[in-house]
Amino acid sequence: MSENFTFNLKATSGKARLGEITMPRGTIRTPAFMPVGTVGTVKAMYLDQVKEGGADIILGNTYHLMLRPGPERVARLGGLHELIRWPGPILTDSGGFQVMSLSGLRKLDEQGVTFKSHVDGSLHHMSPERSIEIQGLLDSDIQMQLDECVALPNEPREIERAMELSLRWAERCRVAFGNQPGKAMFGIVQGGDQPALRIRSAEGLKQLDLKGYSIGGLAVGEPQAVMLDMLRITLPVLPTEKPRYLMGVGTPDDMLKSVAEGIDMFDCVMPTRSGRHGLAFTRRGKVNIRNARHAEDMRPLDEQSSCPATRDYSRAYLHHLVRSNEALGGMILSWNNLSYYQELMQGIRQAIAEDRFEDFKAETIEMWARGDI
Ligand SMILES: N#Cc1ccc(CCNc2nc3cc4nc(N)[nH]c(=O)c4cc3[nH]2)cc1
Repeated sequence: MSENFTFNLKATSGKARLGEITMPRGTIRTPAFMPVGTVGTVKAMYLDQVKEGGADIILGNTYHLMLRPGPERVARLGGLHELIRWPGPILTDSGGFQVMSLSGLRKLDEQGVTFKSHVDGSLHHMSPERSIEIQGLLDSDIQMQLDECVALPNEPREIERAMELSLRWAERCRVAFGNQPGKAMFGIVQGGDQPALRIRSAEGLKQLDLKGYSIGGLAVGEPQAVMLDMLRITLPVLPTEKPRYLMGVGTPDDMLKSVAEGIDMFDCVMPTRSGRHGLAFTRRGKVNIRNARHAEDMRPLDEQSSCPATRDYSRAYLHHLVRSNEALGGMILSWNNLSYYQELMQGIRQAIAEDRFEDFKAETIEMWARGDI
């Protein structure tokens, strides 16, 4: 392992990139999918399964962890890795997005955000400096700047205000982060669906000596075409030798098309949240296990899979579990879905290594279009 954070760009296929991030806690193969472990757990999963399924890194959320169990307590307990028994890298989101989407936001100004906890209604303030301090107390390996993500569609002036504030907060986070050789702080590009604002945000972040760049302000309800357009505008501005992370994305289709534009890292609650609601992702597309057609279908989701969740359980049994709201239903489907996401990422990496990514993308999308048999 490296004592520092290094990114090695190994190959390209069109704009798609194959790489490796090396850190003291492990190596991250890119393009990478990061399972979301919001409050220190990838819901309904043992982290051994998450690791065996192919994940090199998981995501945690500053917002949730600052409310419960609290950053100082996590530090007293030895840090997040020790507490949750995940020895590999952890990336933490900074809290801004979750404050907007989950809490009773009370105030947002130059100093930071003041909000009411969605857990117990208690009042909290988070500045850029406090967000970085919390991520440090969690012993997070890749830390996000505090930013403001606005909903789309929105007034260009509002998008500009939030983008400029996020740039100022990025500078404050960069100062607060200081020099931590084995760790990284990523800036977050904002600018909504406004090309000129996206370019200004990316140019501003490039002045800050960052280890990587997140693309924020997307996957907030805009059409996929708008998201992809913003990637085509933003990614050419960013340095090629540093990783790019598209936040909150996404479906397998979103990820394939974003890798094609040059994205290296993804995170999304989709595979685990959908699994808990009875939706299975497979090589042949999505399967809604709640559908009556599965009630007596003794086939597994995919007999060719190496994942026990996908290969060993009948659709009939999964249908029964999901219809009965049994926890095991969500557990098996979360396991299946995360395994499929990692199998897709492995297929993407292999295709880039062999310079046949465009063909892989077309074949995979066509397979989904044929649908489940
Ligand atoms: N199931 C399901 C499901 C639920 C929600 C989503 C959308 C997630 N989108 C999203 N997460 C984000 C996190 C973010 N974090 C930060 N700090 N900044 C962002 O601009 C940002 C933007 C995001 N966009 C996608 C799938």
